[in-house]
Amino acid sequence: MPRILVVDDEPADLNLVRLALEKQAYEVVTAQCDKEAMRLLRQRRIDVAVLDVMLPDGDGLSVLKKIREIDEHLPVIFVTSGGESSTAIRAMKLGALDYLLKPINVAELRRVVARALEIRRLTDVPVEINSDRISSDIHSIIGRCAAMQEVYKSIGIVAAQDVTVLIRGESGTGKELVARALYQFSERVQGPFLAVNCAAIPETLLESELFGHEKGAFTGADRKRIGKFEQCSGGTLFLDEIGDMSPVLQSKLIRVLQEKQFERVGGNETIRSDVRVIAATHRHLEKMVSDGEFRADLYYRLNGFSIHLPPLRDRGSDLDLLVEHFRCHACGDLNKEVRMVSPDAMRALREYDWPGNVRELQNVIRQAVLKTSGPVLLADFLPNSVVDATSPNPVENDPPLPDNVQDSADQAMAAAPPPAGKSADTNPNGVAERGDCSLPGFNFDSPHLYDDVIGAVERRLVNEVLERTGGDKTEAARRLGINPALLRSRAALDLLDLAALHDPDESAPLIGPGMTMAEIEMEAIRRALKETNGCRKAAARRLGISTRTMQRRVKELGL
Ligand SMILES: Nc1ncnc2c1ncn2[C@@H]1O[C@H](COP(=O)(O)OP(=O)(O)OP(=O)(O)O)[C@@H](O)[C@H]1O
Repeated sequence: MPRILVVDDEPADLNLVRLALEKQAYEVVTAQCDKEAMRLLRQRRIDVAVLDVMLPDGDGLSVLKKIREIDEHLPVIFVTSGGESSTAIRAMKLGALDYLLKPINVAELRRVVARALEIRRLTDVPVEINSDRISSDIHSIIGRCAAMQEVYKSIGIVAAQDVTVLIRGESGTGKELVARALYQFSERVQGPFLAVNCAAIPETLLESELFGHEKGAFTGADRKRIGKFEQCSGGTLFLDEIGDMSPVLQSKLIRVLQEKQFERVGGNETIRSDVRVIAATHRHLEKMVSDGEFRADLYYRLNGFSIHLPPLRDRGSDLDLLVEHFRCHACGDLNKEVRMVSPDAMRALREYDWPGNVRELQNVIRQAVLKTSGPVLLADFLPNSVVDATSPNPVENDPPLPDNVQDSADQAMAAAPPPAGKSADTNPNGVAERGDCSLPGFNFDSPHLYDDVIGAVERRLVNEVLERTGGDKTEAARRLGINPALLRSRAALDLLDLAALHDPDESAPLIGPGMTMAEIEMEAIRRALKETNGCRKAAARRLGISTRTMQRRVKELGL
């Protein structure tokens, strides 16, 4: 829970702020003087400080100086009665984030504190680059495909150079993560880092947000305001969604980038500011330039060094790494023990197009982990949008069956009639071209020939029908003409595959070609019981079956 420090010598104001913030589910610690505030800052992690400008033992500026010695990035919001606003403005120039006038408007307080927490997250949570392994840190950039290697190289080249950088890529590809990495690996890391989303603020407000305004500059401008460019001098400003900035503001921006100077809205004083800009957009700037929507000079200035983030659908097997990364983190966050993703679910995740990119994948995995009751995340727990987009033919993409079963299954499937609604590869005479009935690949001397062939085909067939019913097991069982309970054996089979992969003690082959479904089920139950030290309830949970079914099957199978 974010922790906010509120410092005010007026008990009534202190309480008002405390209550307003506690209602937002923040933890609030309070102090009535500078000395007490410093003690709290040294002892506890504080995310944001809300400080009265005038304290009995110090004014805002001296307090801010002391805070900076303890925590150089702590977002500080000053609270002031009208007469002291010049102190507040000077404090902002020295790096305070914002100031509020008394009497405090609770909605504004909450808005400013929420923004301060966002800045805290952007500046203080380190971004790690993990090209080739899953990281325990959720803020890591994961991925090792060639395009991501290029991204890492670019970050390495440009982070420490004091140049403007443009980060491009579809929504949810990690642009903000890269902006944070650029800041954290830059020479300006001691300086402030502020972020403005140009698409989220109406044009007039955006101008004043970026450049500040003088008192009376427009209706409602009841006091002077310092803009982000002034406030961030010596630091880094992240301008997200820069493609959404209006042409008027684009001109003002190009001047700051070129001349490092600007005027506040409604002001004549020219203000100099040394800010490094990192911009990001998902928009097609070249087209916007040719359509006259984006200034060409700004485009060339920004595009001097650009980093392109590929869409998730072009990152190949990075998807698998990201799935693992998000599964581990969702389990940690939600206190769940989902240990693996089933082959079917993995196939659906690989085939989906991911228009919302990494952000969408992160959300899908989190929701699926939340829904999963056993140790395996099954395709059933994925949203329909993902599963429905999966190709209805799993044959080519299925994960390989164990060892010799693979070839045999292919042969057997080729010999089997095509499932309903799907045509086999046929020649113009309508005669199936694939395979014959000789079933090469099977050992015809095996005492278990029947089980070898049927067992190999059965998984493929059940998979295929489950795909066609969108994971609806009852409907799949009806189409297959079997008892729904039998499908659970198939789930057990998947579990067995996966469990054995993670069980170093189990050296026996996962599914021997001669094993019947009952034997496979028995093996899955045996292993689940072993893993849970014989606890039937926990073993049932792992297998995704009810405890009653587990009791019954243990008895029936004589385990
Ligand atoms: N390569 C990656 N490795 C791990 N997590 C990632 C990666 N890329 C993005 N993420 C995560 O995906 C989410 C979205 O990323 P981010 O906000 O940086 O995207 P964005 O491109 O800035 O999106 P938008 O354009 O919508 O603002 C974040 O939670 C981020 O941590």
